[in-house]
Amino acid sequence: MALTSGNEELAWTTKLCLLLVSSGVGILAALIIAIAPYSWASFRPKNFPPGPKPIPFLGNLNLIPASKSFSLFHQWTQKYGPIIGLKFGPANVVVLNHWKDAQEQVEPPFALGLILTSTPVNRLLEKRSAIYSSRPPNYIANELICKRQTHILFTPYGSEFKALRKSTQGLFAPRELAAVLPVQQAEAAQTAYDILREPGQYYEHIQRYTTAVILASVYGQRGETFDSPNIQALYDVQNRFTALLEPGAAPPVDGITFLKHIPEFLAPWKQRARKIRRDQREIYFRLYNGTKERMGRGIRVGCFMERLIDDQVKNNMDDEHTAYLGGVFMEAGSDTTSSTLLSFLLGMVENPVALKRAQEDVDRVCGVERSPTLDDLENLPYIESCMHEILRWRPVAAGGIPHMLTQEDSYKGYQFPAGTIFFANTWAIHHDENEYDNPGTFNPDRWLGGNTYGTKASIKMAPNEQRKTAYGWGAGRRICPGQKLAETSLKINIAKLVWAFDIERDVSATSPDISVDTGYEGGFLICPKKFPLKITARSEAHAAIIQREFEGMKDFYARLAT
Ligand code: HEM
Repeated sequence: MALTSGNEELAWTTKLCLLLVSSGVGILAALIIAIAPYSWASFRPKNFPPGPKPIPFLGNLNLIPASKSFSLFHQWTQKYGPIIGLKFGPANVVVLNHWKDAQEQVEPPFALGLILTSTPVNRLLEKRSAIYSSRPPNYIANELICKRQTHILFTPYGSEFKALRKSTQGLFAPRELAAVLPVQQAEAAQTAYDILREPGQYYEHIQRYTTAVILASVYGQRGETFDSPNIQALYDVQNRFTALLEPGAAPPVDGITFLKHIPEFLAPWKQRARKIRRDQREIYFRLYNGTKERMGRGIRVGCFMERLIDDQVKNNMDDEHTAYLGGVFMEAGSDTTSSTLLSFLLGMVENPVALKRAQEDVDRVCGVERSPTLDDLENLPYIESCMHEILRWRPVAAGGIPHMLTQEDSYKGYQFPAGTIFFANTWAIHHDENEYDNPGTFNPDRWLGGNTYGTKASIKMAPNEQRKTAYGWGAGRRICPGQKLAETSLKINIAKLVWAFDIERDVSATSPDISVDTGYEGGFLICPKKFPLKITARSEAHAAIIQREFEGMKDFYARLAT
């Protein structure tokens, strides 16, 4: 009995072991089957541009830092040249580090206006832009948070994108932008006054400015303080959204697609996405419905959203897409412009001679009786140089926003499979030592003396080369539609700030860290960390004028809804 029982026990244990082993083998086999395609796919395609050797499954992901990879790609150009081919898991990725390649490939070498002209060459290039203008899959943005392709920045090329882009283009036409100018001027007057009152809060006052301009122009609403509920709600949800999209915040679901099926209770990133969606829709619909309701009462203030609502049927836009488009303007127009202005303050601290020159520029035109206005901008060449230089020195979307190729293409003997993701590495383009003298230095003087591109004196530009002053606005059919609006905001604020203030290093505090590696927040966009700054009115007279100009705008502010 004992033996029998022992034998039975043995048999049972053996069966259990076999079961365990076989189910272990089963799980392993299932894993291998699930992983094998990714493992294969992580190898480089034929005739792909040079780059580091990929490892199975991850490709080159093991080498890519979670933040500011643009800096590493810039260093890699020494080893691999300007066009680098990488594997992000199974995805094929190409990083373009020279303006000529970026322009040739991602961006057709002609501005959008020229594309619309009808020479055969332009038609050809327009066709090429059509295959380089999609976006890579983004499960978290497109399927968990902004469902139904409502977020233009992430929407792949197709009918939704075209409807969104068409609606956008009408809003940024010159006549429409002219209507926003008084808002930009009035809000810049407040920003100077806010900084005069609370110099220690310069960071928040700049952030308020950019969101307030968008709130007023898109919804006809006032963003009076940084604590205004709409401004706070926007920054809160925007920060959580961009944080979740950072590499490493969630598993790489777009490369390893079976990870999408992890149930929400095991995936904190899915829970975060659901809450972001809830809060994002809450603020976007509150602002959208508020505008509709105001229009229903017969009140119109001439804002973008009124026009979007008027043209909804014509542009084939439902409520969800219209509400999101307004919200995306706030997202896209806030951090980008404020980060650039904050970098400008950092640049001024770094280069006091440039501040003196900028002050001479505005003093020559305005004297001490008044601060610069929009009408002065065309007579302020040094202010213009400061803007070009800041966009070059600290491009906010430093690594570029990815474009996806929708059909196979070839270039310079390289073969790019359909689905290849392209980054135009703005950082590398703007810090190319062959193109710029001391590219790491903030030096607006490089743009003077008719040097349209701020390049080395030895670089001669052929007339048909169509170079641009800055590559931080993106490219082709995805180029930033807000560029003109943003440039005006940059110039009017730069002009008012240097006219009103001395902007200096705060000697009682630690030196500001200008390094992009350590002094900047990374992620989707770069932004200077808050740094010690001494910003004081240049004289009593300047302070009084800033106050008087702010008071003079009160009727204008009162016309906006709170
Ligand atoms: C300094 C300020 C700004 C910078 C540096 C900037 C830069 C960019 C970049 C690099 C892109 C991606 C382009 C591409 O994929 O090729 C982009 C897209 C976009 N920007 Fe801006 N931007 C700024 C301000 C604004 C403003 C003020 C608005 C609107 C109010 C705006 C609206 C948009 C929109 C809607 C897109 C999505 C375009 C698309 O995917 O088709 N941006 N921007």
